[in-house]
Amino acid sequence: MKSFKFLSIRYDNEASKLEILDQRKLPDIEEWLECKEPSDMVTYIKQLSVRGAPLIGVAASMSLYNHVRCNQGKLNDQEILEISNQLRQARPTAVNLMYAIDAMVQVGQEKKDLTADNLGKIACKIIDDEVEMCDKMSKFGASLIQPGESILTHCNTGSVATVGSGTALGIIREAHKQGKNIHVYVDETRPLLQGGRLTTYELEREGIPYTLICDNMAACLMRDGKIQRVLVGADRIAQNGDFANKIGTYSVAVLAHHHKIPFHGVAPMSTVDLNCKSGKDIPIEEREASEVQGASGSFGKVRWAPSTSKTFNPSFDVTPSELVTSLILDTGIYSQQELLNFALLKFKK
Ligand SMILES: CSC[C@@H](O)[C@@H](O)C(=O)COP(=O)(O)O
Repeated sequence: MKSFKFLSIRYDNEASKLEILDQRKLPDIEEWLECKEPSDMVTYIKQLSVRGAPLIGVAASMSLYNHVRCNQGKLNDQEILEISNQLRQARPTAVNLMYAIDAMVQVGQEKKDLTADNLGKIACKIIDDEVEMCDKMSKFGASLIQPGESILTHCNTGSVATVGSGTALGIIREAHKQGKNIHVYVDETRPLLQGGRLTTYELEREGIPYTLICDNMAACLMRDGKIQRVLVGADRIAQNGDFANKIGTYSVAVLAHHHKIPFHGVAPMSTVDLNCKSGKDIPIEEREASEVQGASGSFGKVRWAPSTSKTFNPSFDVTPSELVTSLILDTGIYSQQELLNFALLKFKK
């Protein structure tokens, strides 16, 4: 394993030190949290210090590798599998987490090789693949963007959600790099404000022009012709092209459909779950009431609703494929029918 440093996660190979950037504190405070034990990573994933579908897969696999490496010869296979299960269960919706852990513990292979050396090689490959997939998605997606477009995005899908340039935000970054003179409308993304806190943070760093809006403002912007395209990420894509993404994505898809604006889901292949036939099979995480009763961030924690308020707080929703113009994956741009054909081919193998 080599040392590495991304915007969201870093590893010091000599010191066996794994750290993640605490995304709860962004944009004002850049604080790194050390992951000494896999149980730390489980906590960081649950509390969204580390978040974004591709990133939680990478973070979980690195914490498993580092733990085995630091305890060489002291852990048997059963213990390693138990730890991997705890990591696997940290969050239920983003399939990248399960995909990465399954790759680490070689699910489906009869004979397992759970040595630190081997786990390190697999973690490295997961990271390299994610970086490459971000680049490929960005290039495919940017080819669709017309000069001067204003693009709406929801949640955060950039470098803090991946170990590369991002998914939907990667396309935006690439289109900006290509001089397409784009403008980005950023949904603040209640309740945890990933758009307002994180996407703005990344766009500021990159010098990409943007306007922050509240989630209930997209409709009038669309009606007034101010948005030409919607790009969002995905946490799990089913065989039929339905996909789960941050709560609120479905509303944006309905609005885009009504206003005849192209709407694209963007994700690496590690987000495609061919075991899910449709969106109905995707498990949706529900989170605690306090997130809806108030807000928290680098400004601290505030509550405006009574602490006894009953709330509904699903972290994700499912956008049905009929509302999706195309899915932009690292292997290309797919219509619903093309994705179905692709799924069938994979199943036949
Ligand atoms: C490249 S990130 C794609 C998705 O993971 C992203 O859109 C999203 O919904 C993140 O949700 P979060 O709850 O912040 O992890």
